[in-house]
Amino acid sequence: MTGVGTTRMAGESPHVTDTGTRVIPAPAVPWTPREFEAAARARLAPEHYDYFAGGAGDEVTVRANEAAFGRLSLVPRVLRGAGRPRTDVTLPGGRAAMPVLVAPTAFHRLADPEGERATARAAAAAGTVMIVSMASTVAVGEVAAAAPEATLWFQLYVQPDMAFTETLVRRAEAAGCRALVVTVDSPARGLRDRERRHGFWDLPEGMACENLRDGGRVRPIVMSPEISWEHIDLLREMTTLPIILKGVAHPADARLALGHGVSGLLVSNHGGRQLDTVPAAVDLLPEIVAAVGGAVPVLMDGGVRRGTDVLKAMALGAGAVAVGRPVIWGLAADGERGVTRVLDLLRSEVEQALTLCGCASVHDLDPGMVRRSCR
Ligand SMILES: Cc1cc2nc3c(=O)[nH]c(=O)nc-3n(C[C@H](O)[C@H](O)[C@H](O)COP(=O)(O)O)c2cc1C
Ligand SMILES: CCCCC(=O)C(=O)O
Repeated sequence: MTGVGTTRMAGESPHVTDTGTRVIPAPAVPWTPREFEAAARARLAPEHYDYFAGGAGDEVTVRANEAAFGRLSLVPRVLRGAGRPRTDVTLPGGRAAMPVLVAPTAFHRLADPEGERATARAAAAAGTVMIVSMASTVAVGEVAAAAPEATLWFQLYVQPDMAFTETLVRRAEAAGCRALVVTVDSPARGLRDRERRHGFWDLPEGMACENLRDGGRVRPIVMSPEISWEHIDLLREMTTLPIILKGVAHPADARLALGHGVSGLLVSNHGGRQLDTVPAAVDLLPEIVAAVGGAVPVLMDGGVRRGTDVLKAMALGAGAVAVGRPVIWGLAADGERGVTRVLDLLRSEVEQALTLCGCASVHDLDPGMVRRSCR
């Protein structure tokens, strides 16, 4: 790892202030996943930045997701001679070279003209999974064609018209997706003040949710309060793909899910974009892990911004984590290269944090290495 201050990028010149403090200017190239947000914001239309960054209600949950990681501390082990750690993980839909997946996020062409194609190529380069949103602005088949090496999973909002839901499932299968990630936290769309203030309802001319094409039209995505466990059962009969439920927050639902043939759960509050004041995702994790009792892998997303966040979630029992906004910021800041850089930063941070924790792999992490601090 390069220490800040030992290497400078072109154009940077440290100077000494009159109090003697050595100041290094903000780098021209972002050095941390968080630094990509400012670079992205500078390039995005304000209504699109607010769509990506924002959340529901007072954004209590948006803030909580990141803040909760700050309240958890890592307690490293020493002298274990663990060597250089492995970062790969085994998941229901195959292996990934790193435990950080690309969470499904909508509308990538608002961030970059190549849209989801660029994201998929970057995920392939990182050897990780991209969960393609049902609301992608490039059809899932075209995403797969643009990045043949990528491992893709398909995120689905079950549509009340089950015949059309089946069409979507077949499209995902035909594209070679290895799992279905069924989002269950959206019986209605979250109330997002930032979107309402901008009047952001529609994609610009020439952009559409390409997976929703049906003959000559593009169907609207229906978020229906009628969706129930029965639909999960129908889906289970419809496909042999592993089904992962995304957005399970209550341990009682985690237990119920085990009776419906799911291969995994993704603990998530949708990045704070659906119901506001849901607890931080990492705070929901331990109870869900306990409820599932190892029957299926439990993944999580929400607020992961550092390699140390990844270790905390995995020590608490997550099989992997996913990142939403950091990928969007990379994409908006610098297209495919930006996403590649965000994923590479996260991978190297995970590797370094594992080394500092005395771990040979993520399997050496355990809940005893995480403490709740009072900050
Ligand atoms: C701009 C944006 C669009 C999203 N679109 C979807 C989506 O289409 N389907 C879905 O299941 N989740 C969607 N999510 C939620 C993400 O999958 C994920 O749960 C969340 O972003 C994780 O939090 P993070 O952004 O703090 O990493 C979206 C999130 C954002 C920020
Ligand atoms: C209709 C697209 C929904 C995308 C989404 O899930 C989000 O913006 O959070």
